[in-house]
Amino acid sequence: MQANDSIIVINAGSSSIKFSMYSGPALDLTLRGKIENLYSGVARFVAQDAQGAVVGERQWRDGPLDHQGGMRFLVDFAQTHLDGHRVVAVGHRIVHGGVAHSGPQRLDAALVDELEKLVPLAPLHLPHNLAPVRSVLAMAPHVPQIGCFDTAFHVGQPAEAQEFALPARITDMGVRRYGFHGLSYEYIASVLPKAEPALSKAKVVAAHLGNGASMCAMKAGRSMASTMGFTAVDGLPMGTRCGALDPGVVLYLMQELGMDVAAVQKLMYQESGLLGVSGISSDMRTLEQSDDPRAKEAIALMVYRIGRELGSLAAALGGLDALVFSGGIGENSAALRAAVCRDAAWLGVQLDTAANAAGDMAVSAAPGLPRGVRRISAADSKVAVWVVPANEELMIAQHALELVEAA
Ligand SMILES: Nc1ncnc2c1ncn2[C@@H]1O[C@H](COP(=O)(O)OP(=O)(O)O)[C@@H](O)[C@H]1O
Ligand SMILES: CC(=O)OP(=O)(O)O
Ligand SMILES: [Mg+2]
Repeated sequence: MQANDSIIVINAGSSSIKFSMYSGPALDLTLRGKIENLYSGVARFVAQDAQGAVVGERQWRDGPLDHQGGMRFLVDFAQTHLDGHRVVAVGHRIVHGGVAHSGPQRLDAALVDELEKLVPLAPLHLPHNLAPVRSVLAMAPHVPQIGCFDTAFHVGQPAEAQEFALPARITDMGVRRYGFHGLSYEYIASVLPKAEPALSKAKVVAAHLGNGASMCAMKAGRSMASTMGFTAVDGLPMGTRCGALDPGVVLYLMQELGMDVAAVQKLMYQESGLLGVSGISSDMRTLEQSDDPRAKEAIALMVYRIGRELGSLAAALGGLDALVFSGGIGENSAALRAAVCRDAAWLGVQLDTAANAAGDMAVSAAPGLPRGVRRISAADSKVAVWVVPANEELMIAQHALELVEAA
């Protein structure tokens, strides 16, 4: 990597597209941007340069924006900011890698075709992950593209954490628990021992609470269990996804209410979660600002389910040394963190109220730690509580660099 060699990272989530550019051998962040609120309300774009200065802003007030429109805008935007940079690789977050993809890989047309078969397992994400790969293959076929799989971090989980109690012939077809948000957990696992060295071998539960939300039990930085399973609809209630559901409900919806597969999928992925319970919004900020009792009910349900899963994941670990909050909600909502920690007092979790309430600017962690990484538990809390802002993009850039340099 020369000084102006750059890696572009694209992270297409369910409601947002994030992109970043990392330059030079130290992978300095030189440009980053995000379009959020896809499909609902007013989509917003903002981009910042290396110093955090805003270099682009836009809002879409005349109707919802989809991933395709968002990507088209981002390609145009990026092209005007590439001056002097040589793009040596494009790294992508690919939500599902199935059983066969347990590490980052160079993407070509054949691999994209193969991954396309996994779309039914991640219908809200995979089509949007793969579309930009195809576009870059067509526009700049010589530029290496690296796929980093959200499922890869969980591949080494104990067998019982991966298996459903289904007949072996079904399990053998790949119907098993995969777990997601793996790049986010891998990043947390890399940051936490630097933040608090005593936690390097610890039993940690990390909560990635964004529009998609999951929790992961880690021992010494390795995934032991996850709330997400075969698909990213399992586990916690999310922005628009219901999370874990008695499978009998699906049978009832189909048999008794006559819903077809497409209708059930839409219900579970797009009409449930915070949006479905509140009837107001999938956006935590909107719900926190609302006085409507249904908004409070939706937040309370999410808090309750996080608490239930925390107990379950602590059981999988045989104890709990640290709890980590990440993702748009986990990083920003002091109220949600306070409620979760209040309910987890029985596990030995005790919050430092002032540290929790202070924003990421107010609390500076040890030098050398990424911005926003902060400890928010009381000094004598049995369980350490940390906030680690998600940085899937840096993980992707690092993996892309490793592969490009190894080639
Ligand atoms: N200041 C804030 N307070 C509470 N929630 C917030 C705040 N900022 C962002 N969020 C919530 O974070 C969620 C989006 O998380 P994010 O990780 O950005 O999404 P994605 O999964 O699409 O990457 C939304 O519910 C949003 O309301
Ligand atoms: C896997 C998943 O749910 O991702 P996101 O949080 O980007 O929706
Ligand atoms: Mg996300």
